[in-house]
Amino acid sequence: MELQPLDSIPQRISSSEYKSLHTNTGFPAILNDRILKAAHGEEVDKIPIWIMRQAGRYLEEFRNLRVENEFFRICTTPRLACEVTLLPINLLPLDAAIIFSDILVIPQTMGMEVIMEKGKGPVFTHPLQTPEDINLLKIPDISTDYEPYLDAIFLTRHSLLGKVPLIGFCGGPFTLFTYMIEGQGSTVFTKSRRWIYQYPQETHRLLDMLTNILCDFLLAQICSGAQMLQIFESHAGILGPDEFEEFLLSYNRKIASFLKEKAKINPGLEAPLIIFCKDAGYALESICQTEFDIIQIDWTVPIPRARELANRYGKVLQGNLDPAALYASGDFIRQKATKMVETFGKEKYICNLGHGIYPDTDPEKLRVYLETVHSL
Ligand SMILES: Cc1c2[nH]c(c1CCC(=O)O)Cc1[nH]c(c(CCC(=O)O)c1C)Cc1[nH]c(c(CCC(=O)O)c1C)Cc1[nH]c(c(CCC(=O)O)c1C)C2
Repeated sequence: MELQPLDSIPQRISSSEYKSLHTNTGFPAILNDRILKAAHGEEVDKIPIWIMRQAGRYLEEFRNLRVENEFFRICTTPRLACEVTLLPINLLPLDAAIIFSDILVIPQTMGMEVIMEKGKGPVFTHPLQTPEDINLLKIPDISTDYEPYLDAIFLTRHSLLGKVPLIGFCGGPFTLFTYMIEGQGSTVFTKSRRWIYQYPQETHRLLDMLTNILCDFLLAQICSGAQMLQIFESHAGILGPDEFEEFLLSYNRKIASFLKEKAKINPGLEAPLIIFCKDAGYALESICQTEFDIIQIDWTVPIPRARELANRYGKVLQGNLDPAALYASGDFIRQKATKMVETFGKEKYICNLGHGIYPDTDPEKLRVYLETVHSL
């Protein structure tokens, strides 16, 4: 697929106009809308499938592009973000594109420095150490700080030429909070868990600040061309049920209500909302009781129970093959995928993995998974 020259694409609406809630028009007509149909609970010709981290390091083309380009430079250069987003769409039979970016761009726009360390992942140079550090954070300016990310969405929606819908995303308030406190990924998250008990008020203050920022950021993504949105609460599994409700779900509820309210006033802003609370199968019923349309589950969640709850609360399910299963033989992947789809049922279902695809996965194994699901 050729990238369109920038001057052939109409101007994205100015950031100040987001507040007046006008969506852009003039995007190419959609050719494959099966994921949007499934999101609305409608019948589909084939099961729609996309893959978390589908534009990542398992693709040689991405690794080659990374040799010359620093990770966050790709995120902040609309042409590069667009090119990377389109890579898997041009190579594999996927039913949606997800904009190339990262959940950590939000702490960056709040003034925190994040460096992508080779072999280690993202590292914050100055994580928050005490509640006083919250005062050093800034509220991002919608008209300047988000510009590259929104331009990337706008350019990509045009460059997709309607081939598949475009998904926007952000990290959930709680997951961003954990990175801002820990400074990097963790297995135990003792610093973040300590904060919620030692400084509950300040933790709420920071989560509230993040929630307001994410509401604006997600709405701006819809205005710029995102057709669906996913919130990644990747660290939901570290909380107990009470803390999950108090420090995680209540804030995501606010985001979903905010976006649904905007869509009620202006139907042009309607975009199905996906929530992924990784390792939080324990809280599946509460998650189903929110205004999110689609519930992504990881592979530890029993599918029959997820289906029962999703049906009870009128939700669509997304998931959930263990990404490690793509290391198995093609035959095994075919069998496993077939059984998985039969258990989910073919309605109100969007296929994906249970977490992001691993960097050393053979793209041909992913192809087996995609083709199997489409053949069912
Ligand atoms: C390809 C990539 C990304 N981020 C990172 C990489 C690898 C970095 C590299 O090229 O060196 C670093 C990168 N960014 C992050 C991590 C995890 C760090 C850690 O906790 O150890 C890494 C290695 C943080 C991050 N970033 C993201 C999450 C949520 C999903 C999840 O749980 O995996 C999280 C937790 C979201 C994310 N991140 C990315 C996308 C792009 C769209 C797509 O899916 O194709 C998305 C949606 C892109």
